[in-house]
Amino acid sequence: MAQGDHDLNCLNIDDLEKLAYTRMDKMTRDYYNEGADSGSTLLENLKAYEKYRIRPRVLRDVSIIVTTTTIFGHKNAVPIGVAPTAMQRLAHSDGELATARACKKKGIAMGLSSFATTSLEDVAKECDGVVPNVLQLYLFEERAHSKKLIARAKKAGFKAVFLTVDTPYLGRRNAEIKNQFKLPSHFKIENFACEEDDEEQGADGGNPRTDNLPANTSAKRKAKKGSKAGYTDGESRVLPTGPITFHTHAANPTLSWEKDIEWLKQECCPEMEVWVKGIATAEDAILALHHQVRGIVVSNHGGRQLNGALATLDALPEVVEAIQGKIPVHVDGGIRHGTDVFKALALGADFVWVGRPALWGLAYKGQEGVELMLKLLSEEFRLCMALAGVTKVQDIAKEYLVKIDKSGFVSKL
Ligand SMILES: Cc1cc2nc3c(=O)[nH]c(=O)nc-3n(C[C@H](O)[C@H](O)[C@H](O)COP(=O)(O)O)c2cc1C
Ligand SMILES: CC(C)CC(=O)C(=O)O
Repeated sequence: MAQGDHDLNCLNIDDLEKLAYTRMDKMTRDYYNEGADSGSTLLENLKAYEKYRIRPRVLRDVSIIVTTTTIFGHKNAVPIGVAPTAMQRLAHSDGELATARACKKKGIAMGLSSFATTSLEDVAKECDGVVPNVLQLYLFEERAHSKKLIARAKKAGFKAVFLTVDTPYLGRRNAEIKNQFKLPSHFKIENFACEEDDEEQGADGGNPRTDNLPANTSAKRKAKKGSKAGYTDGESRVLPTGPITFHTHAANPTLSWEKDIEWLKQECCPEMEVWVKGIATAEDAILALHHQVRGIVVSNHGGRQLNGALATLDALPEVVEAIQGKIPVHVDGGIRHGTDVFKALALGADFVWVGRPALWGLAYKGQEGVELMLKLLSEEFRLCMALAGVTKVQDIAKEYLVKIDKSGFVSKL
């Protein structure tokens, strides 16, 4: 029920999460919401934001606040994008199309998962060049599929490829295993649907997740006509050449800086920038610079991969220091408030991405729900800037933050 400009049922992202909870079936809800193992990194991503407090400055004429920033040559309404998340039609029948429409309307960049339930061409058509699209790439061991996908993304006008680098294996997500998670057969992983006409359709999901094991994965994969490939421990390895399912193809334990980043840059350039998503250390940030990627996303996959990994906000400072402003540094994970966006930027991020909140928006009301989510975060961010005494995004800096430890001791950054 709306009053003025507000949806009184949903005044912040916590409300949205609760509203979405009742609108998703258990299998979908668990798949979207859970983290790996005990879920401690998922929780830490959220709690890390509570360790910082804002130092507001006053008497600064904050009558005009400019929240815009530039990304891939486009003006973005706020330094927030919608992170790539797989299989959005599970949340709402319009799935990624609804997300694309909301992003276009709100002037927000959108990341599209390789494992979307809408094709990249349809999403690009919907965004119509108004907002930049980013293709999240799971670079498969069998490069032929990825090569085709990259060529299609170039043609469709995607601005960048975010290579996900934190998934050499898929994290262990216990609820997903318990629920025998599977993409219902009326949905398809649309980016690969055309490639599977001559193969047995592998819509999933696939599951059960018995093939998601770090050792001898090849033996567990349902490869039909796999070719052998060398494996470091001397085993021979069968490429997952059967139907494309996320359980068989998303994870790629063979990825490496030398072999794959250079190849990917050649495939993408000059039309699309190559970024890496899933950096969490200064060492890897330096390697990213060395390999001349165009940007990095500090991410732990929303706590869905290595449980026990550092919260992304805690990993951010060392990455920012290593990068020294040479390429953009983005961050995702646990962003639920406008003040979180402010804190991430104050710690040196150029931009943030939100994952689950967009899925909750979709589950709540499709396109309208994603718009609502973006509106809530944008308004909160604008108000935070104003109350902190900052009028331009570029002026958000670490002098606006202090860190507070468990005993309440406050330290300057
Ligand atoms: C249900 C779900 C599916 C996801 N699918 C992908 C994906 O296909 N590719 C990818 O790189 N990251 C994927 N992610 C990770 C997000 O891109 C992002 O890193 C994460 O959601 C950020 O954390 P947040 O949900 O706390 O905002 C997924 C996350 C969720 C919750
Ligand atoms: C296709 C999947 C691997 C999507 C994903 O990244 C996730 O569920 O976290």
